[in-house]
Amino acid sequence: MTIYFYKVWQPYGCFSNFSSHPIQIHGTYWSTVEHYYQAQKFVGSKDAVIIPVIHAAATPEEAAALGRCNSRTLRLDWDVVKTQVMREAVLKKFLTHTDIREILLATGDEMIVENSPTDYFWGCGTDKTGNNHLGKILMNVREEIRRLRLYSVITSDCLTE
Ligand SMILES: Nc1nc(O)c(N)c(N[C@@H]2O[C@H](COP(=O)(O)O)[C@@H](O)[C@H]2O)n1
Repeated sequence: MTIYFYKVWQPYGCFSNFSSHPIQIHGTYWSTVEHYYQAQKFVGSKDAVIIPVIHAAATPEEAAALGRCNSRTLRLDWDVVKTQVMREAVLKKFLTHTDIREILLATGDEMIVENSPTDYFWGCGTDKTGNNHLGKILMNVREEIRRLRLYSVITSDCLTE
């Protein structure tokens, strides 16, 4: 059965990038994946001054609003790198937090879909025809963690929080 998620207070809300699961990437601590993702839009752009403002945003909603402001200039390669940026952050989130890692692994091989009514890139959109790239990343991360877990059993290494 397909697993749909969207808002943090709904079932599987921990799969949302807005969930309160901090990550540390490249030496910097980010309150949510959404804070990190929105800030990466401006790395190397003329509007990079907004990065610390996004970093300090009180909520992921605020971070998203800052990152979505149309008057700012995105980095030139954003469309090329955004999926990789998202995958790195989502992988880090599920490697960092044991409780939600177990929730992700417990979904087995079910299809995971971000049930956004508006987003046809990261989600499925209103009519469910969207690309669902966030759902695909979550399924890919699920596989990656299984591989890492198998490797850790073989080498007696362990995944730690
Ligand atoms: N508005 C909104 N509310 C939420 O609760 C969401 N989970 C999302 N979706 C996320 O928005 C991000 C994409 O932002 P851009 O359109 O690229 O600025 C991505 O993290 C989606 O998962 N949106």
